[in-house]
Amino acid sequence: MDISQDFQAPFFAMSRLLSFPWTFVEKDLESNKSSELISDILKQTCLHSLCRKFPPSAKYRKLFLSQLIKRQEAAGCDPLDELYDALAEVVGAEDTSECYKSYLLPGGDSVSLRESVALISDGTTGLVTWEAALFLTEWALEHRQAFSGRTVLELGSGVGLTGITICRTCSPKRFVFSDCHPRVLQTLEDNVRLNAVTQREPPPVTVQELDWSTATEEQVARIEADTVIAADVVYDPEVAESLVKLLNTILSCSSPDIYICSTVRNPETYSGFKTQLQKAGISHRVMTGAVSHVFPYSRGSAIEMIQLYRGL
Ligand SMILES: C[S@@+](CC[C@H](N)C(=O)[O-])C[C@H]1O[C@@H](n2cnc3c(N)ncnc32)[C@H](O)[C@@H]1O
Repeated sequence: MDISQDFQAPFFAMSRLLSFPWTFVEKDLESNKSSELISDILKQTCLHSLCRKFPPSAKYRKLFLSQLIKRQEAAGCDPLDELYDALAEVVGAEDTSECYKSYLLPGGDSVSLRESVALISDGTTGLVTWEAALFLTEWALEHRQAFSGRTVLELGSGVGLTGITICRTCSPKRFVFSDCHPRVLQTLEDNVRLNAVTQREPPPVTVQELDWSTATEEQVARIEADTVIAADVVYDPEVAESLVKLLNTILSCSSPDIYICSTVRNPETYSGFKTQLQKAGISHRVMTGAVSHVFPYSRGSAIEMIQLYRGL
């Protein structure tokens, strides 16, 4: 088993350092008394070409390298020049408010996104990728037929992981990313452009402002969506009201398949959303069935995906 590979996906997604398989490293160093594994891990992370192109934040790389040094020193292995050289490179680097996170897809492709280092910045939650988006992306990778040949509208796209991955892997006819926050829309546009370069036959893509509280029927009808998706958009009872109104309008214009993926942080807020759906005459069914784990994230939180439809 190549343990160094297990460090690559969490490193590029900037997962919590505690979640890395450090015990394996400690055991390997202890028994082999060689820094070979550390060198391999470095090659898969800080010294990898993806890190040169789309680096995780300097602060994160500094902490990551410190963890490697700590293990190496504790095991009494020979110092590894490349480890200290890599640290020297990031030690002087300024802490920034933005960084790159890369999400490795099955088959070796990856999606790299410019994200904020803070969960909330500029008054929005839209500048980072949330777990519901990771889950919805994993679901899409296993249900490509839900998107293939279809016009897909995504509500509250945030930085764009789900949509970009669907465009890369599911052959939609057209993809419409949307959000309401100016900085989120700018970052989204930049991320779409950043990732389009490597696509062989990209579908037509648009990034548009679609505010749930002001969206008009004409605006929605013009998109002619066959499939509508949204991740982590049910977190504020006030916002949920306008979201349900928009979903109602979407269902009145056409009958697209609608999938909403949510992290249930507050059961009251979530059940309030479902009650509002019911009042608007919108039914839902909970999508059951596990999806293959592609991305490294904590599976501890309750994530639920529902499909919406009109009537009983
Ligand atoms: C928690 S983030 C989720 C982002 C992304 N879908 C994800 O899961 O990573 C919620 C997103 O909904 C967007 N949003 C909130 N209120 C909105 C509204 N009234 N109209 C359109 N988008 C909205 C935010 O700008 C933000 O991008």
